[in-house]
Amino acid sequence: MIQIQNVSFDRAGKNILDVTELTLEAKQTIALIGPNGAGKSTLLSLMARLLPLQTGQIRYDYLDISSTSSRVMARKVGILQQHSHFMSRLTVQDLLLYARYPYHKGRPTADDHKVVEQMLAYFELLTFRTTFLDELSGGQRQMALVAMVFCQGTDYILLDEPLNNLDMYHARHLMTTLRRAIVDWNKTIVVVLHDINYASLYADQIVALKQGRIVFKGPPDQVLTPDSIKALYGVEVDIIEHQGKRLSLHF
Ligand SMILES: Nc1ncnc2c1ncn2[C@@H]1O[C@H](COP(=O)(O)OP(=O)(O)OP(=O)(O)O)[C@@H](O)[C@H]1O
Repeated sequence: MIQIQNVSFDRAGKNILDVTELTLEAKQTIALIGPNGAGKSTLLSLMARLLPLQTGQIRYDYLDISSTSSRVMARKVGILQQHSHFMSRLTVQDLLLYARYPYHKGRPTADDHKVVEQMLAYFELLTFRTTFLDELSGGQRQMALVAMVFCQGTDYILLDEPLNNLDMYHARHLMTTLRRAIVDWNKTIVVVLHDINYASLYADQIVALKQGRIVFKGPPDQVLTPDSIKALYGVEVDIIEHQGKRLSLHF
């Protein structure tokens, strides 16, 4: 379970995030949605301790991030940021092995190699194992970066717009794989999504942010309505039901 309490964050003298209370159940996919500039990346960065907390508390199970060592945090929470830069002359398998550093400290064991093999297969990257990152397409690199975060072996995974650059097949494959990971490995995944239909189809819970505040939270079929979407994005939508799922039409 993730518990966020009284987390407020100012930048350049301006308040950009103010979350009084947010509890996220474990072993779920939680989609963080909201318009550009709403504070989604800021919240994720605070949750991964990439930005220092200015107020409040964030806890993963019994761990308070303010008092947890980096060694323990590195095994508890993994994040893929929106703009991740890695040495381009690194092969895909080396990138994945690098993500195991919190375990092997520079001396990979058979277990580390086993996890890398597992993730190469899970994310359909076996054919790219010896390809350098700068020889991959944008979408292939994105999949490799997501696989890298999974290699870290953390219970909690935070992904900021992972569908960037992905074509229809890979976007669907990634979202399906995230859902499988919850069942197969008990992961809890918080994912920033701009496509509200992916959020509706694949998330257990939706958390909507606007101007740094949570405006609604709940299961997609309860919270995604024409009114809530209009209030969030200022866009008129129709909601249609297809095979028991809610889809929004906004063209
Ligand atoms: N380094 C910074 N200095 C000052 N303000 C910043 C900085 N980074 C972000 N902001 C501001 O903080 C607010 C929240 O930004 P954030 O990136 O968290 O939003 P977001 O919801 O992730 O947006 P997007 O969907 O466009 O990625 C925005 O108003 C943004 O302009």
